[in-house]
Amino acid sequence: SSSSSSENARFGRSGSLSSIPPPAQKIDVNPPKGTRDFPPEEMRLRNWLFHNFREVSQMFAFEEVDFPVLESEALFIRKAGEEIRDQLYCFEDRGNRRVALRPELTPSLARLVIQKGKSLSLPLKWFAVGQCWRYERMTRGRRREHYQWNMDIIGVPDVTAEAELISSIVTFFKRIGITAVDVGFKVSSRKVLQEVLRYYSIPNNLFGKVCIIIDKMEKIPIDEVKKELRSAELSDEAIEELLQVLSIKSLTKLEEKLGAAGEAVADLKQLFSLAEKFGYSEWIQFDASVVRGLAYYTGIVFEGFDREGKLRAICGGGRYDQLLSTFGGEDIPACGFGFGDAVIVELLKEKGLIPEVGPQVENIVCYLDPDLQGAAVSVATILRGKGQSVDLVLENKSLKWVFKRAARINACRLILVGSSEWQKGEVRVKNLSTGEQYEIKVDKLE
Ligand SMILES: OCc1cccc(Br)n1
Repeated sequence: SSSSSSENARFGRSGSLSSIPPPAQKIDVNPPKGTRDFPPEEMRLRNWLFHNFREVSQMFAFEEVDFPVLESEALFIRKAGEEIRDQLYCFEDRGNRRVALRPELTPSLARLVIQKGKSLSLPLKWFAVGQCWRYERMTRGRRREHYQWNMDIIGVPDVTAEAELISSIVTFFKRIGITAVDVGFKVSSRKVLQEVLRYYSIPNNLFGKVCIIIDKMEKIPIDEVKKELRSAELSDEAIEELLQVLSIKSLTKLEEKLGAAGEAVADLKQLFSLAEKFGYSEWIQFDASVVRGLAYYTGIVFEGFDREGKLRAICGGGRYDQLLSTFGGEDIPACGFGFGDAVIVELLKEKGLIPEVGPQVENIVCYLDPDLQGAAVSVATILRGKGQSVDLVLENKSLKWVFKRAARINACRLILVGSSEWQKGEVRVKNLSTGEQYEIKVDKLE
């Protein structure tokens, strides 16, 4: 027949169906919308960042914990109008359970503390680095996942806990070259809000909702904020007074406004005094407008910001003394923060502080003669047994190929297994930074 060659290929000479399938429809090889791959170079930067998270956490004697990425949806259902609730990545699983990809780590931590109950000896100092999710309409093209570093202190009612947390973040910033010139912390307390709302007899159950509305102050027009506050049953007088207090940026003025007797002023004065002792006074400033966007904060709140004002908040946290009881547990005083892995990298890029984190391997081992494949394997295994990293060239490659690979993986030393040396029980070594070459007995390699 005059069928085309490709037709022949498919049906073969005998005309029967051959085993060569048609080319598969190419799948989309990009990761799902809003998510990231971490190829080696990106993974090395992520590992560098997380290593610093962990080093600081351990320096402050915090213990690492983790929880499932998938949680019961109920853990995150709060009725305060939070963005984190509107963007919950939730679904019904095959067992008809309502579940969600965690949007934050704190509720999981609270769940574990309740679960462990009396078996835990307080205070707890726990940290975690975990992937968190949100389902945001891609209209804004923002990410749907990020990794968050959290540190939490459970069981300490005193403001020293918040001061300790801020100190750990300052320590982290210093380690990676960020200074108080680049970044600051706006610090306030939700007790400021509480004292104003109490003065206007606003019921406690509206507190979380009012905080979430106020947190939007920088993001939506002030008239919209007022409208939402009115819908939360605040009188115009209460709204004006609230906005006036929230514009205060000095502790002295706050004290003049609220008096010295209230907890808000006392807590903040103690925090600023402790900041002196920790040595980070230049990093923090009082700003009554900071409320943070999570409903469960009850006291001190803080957020790290870039002083050039180009980026979103770098990190944020605060005290949440009543979170456990929202899950039916006994309340235990607690505070913590979340620190995402994205904004900090944008800041490091801005400041030219992205570290050189190239690949690094101590040895590359190759064989020049196909019969010496086994010899090369044994040399690589001996070196690995001595705790050395070895890139074993797995096929018989030209020296040109080996040198090219050695440069790409930034190998320190080339070990050549050649027949004349091997007969003497030796290998040839080339130091790839100095060029020095020598032959050595295999058992003398170190
Ligand atoms: O910061 C809010 C948030 C939560 C989950 C995932 C991402 Br991306 N962002």
